[in-house]
Amino acid sequence: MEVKQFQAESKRLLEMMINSIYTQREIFLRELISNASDAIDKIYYKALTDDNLVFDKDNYFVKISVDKDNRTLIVSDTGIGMTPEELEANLGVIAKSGSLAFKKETELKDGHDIIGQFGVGFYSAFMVADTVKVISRALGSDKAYAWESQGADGYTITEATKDSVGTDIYMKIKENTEDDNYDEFLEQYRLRAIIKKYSDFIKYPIKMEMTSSRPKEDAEGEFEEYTEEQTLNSMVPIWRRNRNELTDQDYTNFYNEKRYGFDQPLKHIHISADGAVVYRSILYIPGSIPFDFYSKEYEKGLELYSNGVLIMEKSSDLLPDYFSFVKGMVDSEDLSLNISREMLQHDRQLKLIAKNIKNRIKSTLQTMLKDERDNYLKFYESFGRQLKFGVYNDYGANKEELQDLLMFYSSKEEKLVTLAEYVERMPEEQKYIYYATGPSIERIARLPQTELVADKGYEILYLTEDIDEFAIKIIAAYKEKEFRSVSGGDLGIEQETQDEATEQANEENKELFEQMSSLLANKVKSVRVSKRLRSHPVCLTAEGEVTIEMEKVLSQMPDNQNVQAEKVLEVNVNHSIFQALKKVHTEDQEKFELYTNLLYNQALLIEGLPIEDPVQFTNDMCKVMAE
Ligand SMILES: Nc1ncnc2c1ncn2[C@@H]1O[C@H](COP(=O)(O)OP(=O)(O)OP(=O)(O)O)[C@@H](O)[C@H]1O
Repeated sequence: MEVKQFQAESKRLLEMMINSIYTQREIFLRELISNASDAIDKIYYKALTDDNLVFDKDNYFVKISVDKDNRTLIVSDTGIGMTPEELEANLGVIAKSGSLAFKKETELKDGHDIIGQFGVGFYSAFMVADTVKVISRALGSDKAYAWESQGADGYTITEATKDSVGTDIYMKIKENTEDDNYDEFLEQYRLRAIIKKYSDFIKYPIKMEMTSSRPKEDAEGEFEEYTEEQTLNSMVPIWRRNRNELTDQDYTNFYNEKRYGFDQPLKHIHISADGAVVYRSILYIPGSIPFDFYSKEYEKGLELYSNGVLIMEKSSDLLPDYFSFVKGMVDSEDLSLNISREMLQHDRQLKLIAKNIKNRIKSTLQTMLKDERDNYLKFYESFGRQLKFGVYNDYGANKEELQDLLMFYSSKEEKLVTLAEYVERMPEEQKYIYYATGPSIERIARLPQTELVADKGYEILYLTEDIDEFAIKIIAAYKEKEFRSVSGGDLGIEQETQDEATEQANEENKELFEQMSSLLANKVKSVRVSKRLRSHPVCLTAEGEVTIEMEKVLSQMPDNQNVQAEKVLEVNVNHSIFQALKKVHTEDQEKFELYTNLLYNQALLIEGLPIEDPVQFTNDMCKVMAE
């Protein structure tokens, strides 16, 4: 018998195939099942134009069989089969796709489902098998032929026997090696899992004999093994079904089955797009935070299917980082796959799909915010932080996109409000959107710095998360209203008389403040009269870009660069303590120093900043108490 050689290029290609195209061996089964499905499709398409052919769906299926003793895995189909010429042309020439040719010949227009296009998938069988034997009988022929090969050395084609039309592929599974376990491809449960993973939505049944055990009927406590043929795939994917046929429960079941999450999703979005790019997608907003969501380990992405066949488990290009919490899948016929189907050529279609998806997620969130506030609040509690990161990242490139989805706690409403709601309520004369930062709502509410703005009756946004102020700073202004920290410089609400009084007090006490400043040199940039304090004696504010809250956040970062806010100690000259300070300033220098340090440390404490020398601080307190 003549052993035919693969064409020279094919030989090298085959080696490449076996060793480097695919990263995961298990996909060989996906490729063979896709070929089987294509072969059945071809009969179906032929039947459309050939009156002598009747396509009865019940007669068409794929069957997986295992012969463990002979280490053989068999993939059979009742498809169109191959003539010896086709065996030669399709399996003897790598990168020749009979399926692609079929599509062209029959001039199938959009909507066809044939998967094969590159003419390489079949050879992935050599990743797991030493020998591959294909026995095929073509439609309309009563003869069968066998194509057999052990890889790069070539192949033979001989006559064979086969009772019915179709193709059986026998794979002699490789022996295990120290590093590689091939036995798994002879285990029924492992095979079932691979089929479920990649080929669940192949539209013809994929059958396999499954062995299970059950209690014996006549002998209590004893079990017996039994075998039955099962169909392993779900066939019709939920995303191809009509939205109005599906219940919330159907969507939740799919979410749980696909292991997108084990919780109850908060919202689902079902898209059937037939515009510039045709795709279907089901997206979910999870009901709770995945345990690793805010960690480096979390991988965003959507499952990507091409014609119902899984191509990628996590296609990260389909989701922007700020919507990384979204789970789900996309199926499209329009993707330009690369040869391994593991990657896509980064093409226009994918970008278009990603853009559409992003817009749909955004509009869904906006609608939720408008019509289902409680649901939105639940979402925001879990993933609001991610949106804020989204605003901040990439130098604010996405702030316009996201700012209307943000919420912050309002001092007046005592609940989360949007920026639009805040601005809507602003009295006409209010210049800025005010905010205050701190570790908790309660702590912020008691901050001395909020006094003036609160007295004025203005609403203050309380920022409690480390990312908040960074996000606000990058937004800078909302509907032309700038943001202003209550601890920042100009609050825009000083009245003229007050300004004059402050100037005067600064002037009168110039020497006192200068002395305080030099006592606190390296700690604060200056000491001055406060315009914002009402009942508290002192507070710290910051000048320049870095606020005190930002200094705190940055100091927690792993690459702490010791960024410092330019702090100002503000003193309330209307507070009784200031009179005491004035008195010691003229009478007792030692006490003046003591009071200055105490006041500075108090201001630090209120801000939640650490005191440099707590022992000294308590000693100073004792000194004052013991008087
Ligand atoms: N089970 C089968 N029944 C009938 N023809 C088959 C079968 N398996 C493979 N073929 C033929 O062999 C050709 C080559 O198959 P192969 O899997 O290498 O490539 P493909 O399916 O065309 O493309 P891709 O690399 O995209 O999967 C197919 O195009 C098809 O014509």
